[in-house]
Amino acid sequence: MIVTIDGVAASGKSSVASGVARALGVPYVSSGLLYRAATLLGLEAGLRLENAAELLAHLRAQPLRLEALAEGNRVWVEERDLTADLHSSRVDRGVSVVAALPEVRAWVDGQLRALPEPFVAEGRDMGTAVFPQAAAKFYLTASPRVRAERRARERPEDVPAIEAALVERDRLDTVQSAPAPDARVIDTGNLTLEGVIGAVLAGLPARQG
Ligand SMILES: Nc1ncnc2c1ncn2[C@@H]1O[C@H](COP(=O)(O)OP(=O)(O)O)[C@@H](O)[C@H]1O
Ligand SMILES: Nc1ccn([C@H]2C[C@H](O)[C@@H](COP(=O)(O)OP(=O)(O)O)O2)c(=O)n1
Repeated sequence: MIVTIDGVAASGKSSVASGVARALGVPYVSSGLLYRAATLLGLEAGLRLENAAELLAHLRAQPLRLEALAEGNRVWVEERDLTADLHSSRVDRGVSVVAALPEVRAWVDGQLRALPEPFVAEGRDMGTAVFPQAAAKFYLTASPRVRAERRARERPEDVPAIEAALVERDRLDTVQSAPAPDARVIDTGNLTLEGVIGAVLAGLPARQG
């Protein structure tokens, strides 16, 4: 079984996916971490992020490995764990350029589709482009201010700066971020994290066996 959780930036996708995955006893998969890792490696190598051919050649030369655990995903390049460097404002600023490249999207999608079921997948297009056959689909939203206030607890910048960056990233990510027609949309603005996880679990099809 595949459950998809898509949504706008900082809407709670990874925290909710992790909670749902732990409740179900399955892994969750953060597609955004692969886009972030591709961006970080491109920035570190001094590549122009809009040059798909250069970036893909670089990614093929140093294969990324997504470790999809229910407690939290990690991304490795050989023995180096990139995870702690993936949520910087520098990566935030570059990642939408990388995520707009069709070649990079195909590279990420190929890695995701190779994963063994069951799992909970979170991102922007999990329920539309990547796993249209998913058993249950959810789409998380919240106002830019609420999302910025939450993210301000994890970033050194202030709320207005984070809010402006989130709104800009939503705009750049619009193409791949439409909810699936069969997704349940959850506005997380007035819910706790546990409340959102409970709403997702309540919306799952009854399990057999
Ligand atoms: N419903 C909620 N209520 C309060 N805080 C939340 C809620 N959902 C997520 N958070 C917090 O908001 C922040 C961003 O959530 P995260 O899961 O990283 O979002 P995303 O994966 O969509 O970027 C985290 O600090 C998380 O704990
Ligand atoms: N399936 C996905 C996942 C992420 N992306 C892009 C869009 C986002 O700006 C970046 C980073 O995604 P991520 O989910 O880590 O970002 P947020 O935590 O929501 O801020 O990658 C995408 O285009 N498609």
